[in-house]
Amino acid sequence: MIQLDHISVDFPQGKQPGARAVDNVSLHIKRGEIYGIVGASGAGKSTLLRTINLLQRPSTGDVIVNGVRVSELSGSGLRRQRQKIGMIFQHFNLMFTRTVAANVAFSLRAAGKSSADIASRVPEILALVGLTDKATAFPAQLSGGQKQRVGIARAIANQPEVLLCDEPTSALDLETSASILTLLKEINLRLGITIVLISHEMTVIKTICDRVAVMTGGKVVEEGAVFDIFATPQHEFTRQLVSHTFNLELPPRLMQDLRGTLLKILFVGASAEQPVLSDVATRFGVSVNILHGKIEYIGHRALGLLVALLTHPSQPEQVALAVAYIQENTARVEVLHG
Ligand SMILES: Nc1ncnc2c1ncn2[C@@H]1O[C@H](COP(=O)(O)OP(=O)(O)OP(=O)(O)O)[C@@H](O)[C@H]1O
Repeated sequence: MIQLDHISVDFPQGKQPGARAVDNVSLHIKRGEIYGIVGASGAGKSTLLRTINLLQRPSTGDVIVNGVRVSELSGSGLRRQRQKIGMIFQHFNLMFTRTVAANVAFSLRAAGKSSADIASRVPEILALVGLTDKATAFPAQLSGGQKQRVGIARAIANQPEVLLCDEPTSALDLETSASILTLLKEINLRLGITIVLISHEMTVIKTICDRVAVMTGGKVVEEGAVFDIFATPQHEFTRQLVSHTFNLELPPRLMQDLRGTLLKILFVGASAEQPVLSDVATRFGVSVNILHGKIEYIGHRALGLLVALLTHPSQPEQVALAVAYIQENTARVEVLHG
């Protein structure tokens, strides 16, 4: 659906070459998926996203959306193409002197819709985003979540094929973020719109994306199914992002005077449902003391991380056998101590 081929974006400073914000990125986003781009501030996510509707023209490389080589378009061809690509923003970018209904009507009018079409379509879209009762309100009278709903209504008014989301929940509290992400998922499923979403938070990616690209320093360093990226991150930067999400730091007090073998154990899918730890307690007579842990559900699959201390009162070699057993029966084991 969206093909980015060797995209680079440079921002020359006067006659100097300046900074390269996006460095040779190639991605293929499939029709109907929700694709995330994650990375720290300044990684180049916004710049890359904006090349998809040519708000940012790439310095080199090609952007192809649904067979159309967007990077070669200009003038009316580009305007027509942009109607097929909706976009929402972190700070909503609404017209503050117009009502909610007029904000949505504006997009329809810009696309050449008749007054009759606009009159019937606006209430339909407002109902879809849950804002029927706010049609005559002005943006300043709305909460952040409601403002983003107006942004979404405006972006999907012309039934686009693609919706670009630039940090759509970063200005919202946790609960409101969750409701906006649920709405985006609903729109993706009900209307079949392909969504590309950028965020600096892995939690957002985990909640709605099917696949994700990890960006740092203008480059995509890793890409894949969200579950796989969480379960087996390959790049150091991705590992850090994932570990911040799991947040399994032990308090220093617990790390002092540790006796035994401290393990960080990753359970994936079926292994998360097996009683591996109670097995080792019975088979090897070890005590298993769980110090920290979390099970995340990504889609319908479970991903568990546990920090556990294994000890044996008299036969330390039994601990080594227990560790080997755990290694055989779980996705990944890291010995943190001992
Ligand atoms: N119009 C511009 N002119 C010059 N440099 C720019 C411009 N836009 C972005 N940059 C630079 O390009 C780099 C990437 O910026 P970009 O906004 O794409 O990153 P980001 O990952 O989206 O970060 P953030 O989440 O903070 O927006 C940054 O170093 C930024 O300063």
